[in-house]
Amino acid sequence: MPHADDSVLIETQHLTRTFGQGAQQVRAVDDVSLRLHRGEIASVVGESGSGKSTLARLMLRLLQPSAGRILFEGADVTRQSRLPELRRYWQRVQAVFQDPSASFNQFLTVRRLLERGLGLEGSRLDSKERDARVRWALERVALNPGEMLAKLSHEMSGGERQRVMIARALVVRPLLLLADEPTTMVDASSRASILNVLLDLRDEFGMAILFITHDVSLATYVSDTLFVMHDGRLVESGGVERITASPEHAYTRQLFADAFTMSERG
Ligand SMILES: Nc1ncnc2c1ncn2[C@@H]1O[C@H](COP(=O)(O)OP(=O)(O)OP(=O)(O)O)[C@@H](O)[C@H]1O
Repeated sequence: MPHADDSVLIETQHLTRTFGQGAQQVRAVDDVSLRLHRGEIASVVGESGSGKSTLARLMLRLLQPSAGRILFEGADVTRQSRLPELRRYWQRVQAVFQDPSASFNQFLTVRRLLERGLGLEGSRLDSKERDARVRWALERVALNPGEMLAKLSHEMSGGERQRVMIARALVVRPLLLLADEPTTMVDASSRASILNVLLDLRDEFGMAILFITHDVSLATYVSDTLFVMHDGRLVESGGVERITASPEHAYTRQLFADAFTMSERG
């Protein structure tokens, strides 16, 4: 079964984003139409510069498209630009990025950081409910709240910071998590456990996850669905089994062949 639920959560229609003018113009994302369903785990794969991060930033509404639309739960969110609307969107769509230290406020304890992450919702919860939600999120990423709540950024390891940033994204119980290379900064065993934590969350509350990665083996291991990008275009999409068994596009075949050769070399 390609996804847990048939309803479409987010859809992009002919999404396009250019940078620059004239001969210098780059079509970072070029006419990309894709669908992600509730509880579905998908990966956008492609080499460096293929437009993956730009697509993620568009879907996160951090960047305005040059053309095309984004529908979330059937509603057009493309032109939403007022902060209250965007905040409501970010209650449902959260992200974790590559480098956790870049998004870490060094003066905030883990408790304050996660309480801030609660945003709008936090103001509706009393302090006991806020505390319970913060502890819940830390436990989800296998951190001990008792040990972590009072810590500052410099008192944690890289792997702990990464997990705290994931907890911060989870604290609002998003419907969609965009994860841009979330495990590049951590060692192999932390990496496997972070991935397993994320996969459990789909089972637990039906969160959909979109991984953004150039790591084809990671993408095939965790995903139901693959979106293959090349030069800003979505060249192939479909179920992992189908794509790994019979990739249709020459670029996809090349991507898999390269990944396979690299893993054989070890
Ligand atoms: N703000 C910007 N201004 C100008 N060009 C940009 C900007 N952001 C991205 N680009 C260009 O758009 C193209 C796609 O970049 P993008 O970062 O989306 O690729 P990517 O697949 O995420 O790469 P990586 O895996 O290296 O992060 C590249 O040619 C890049 O140089």
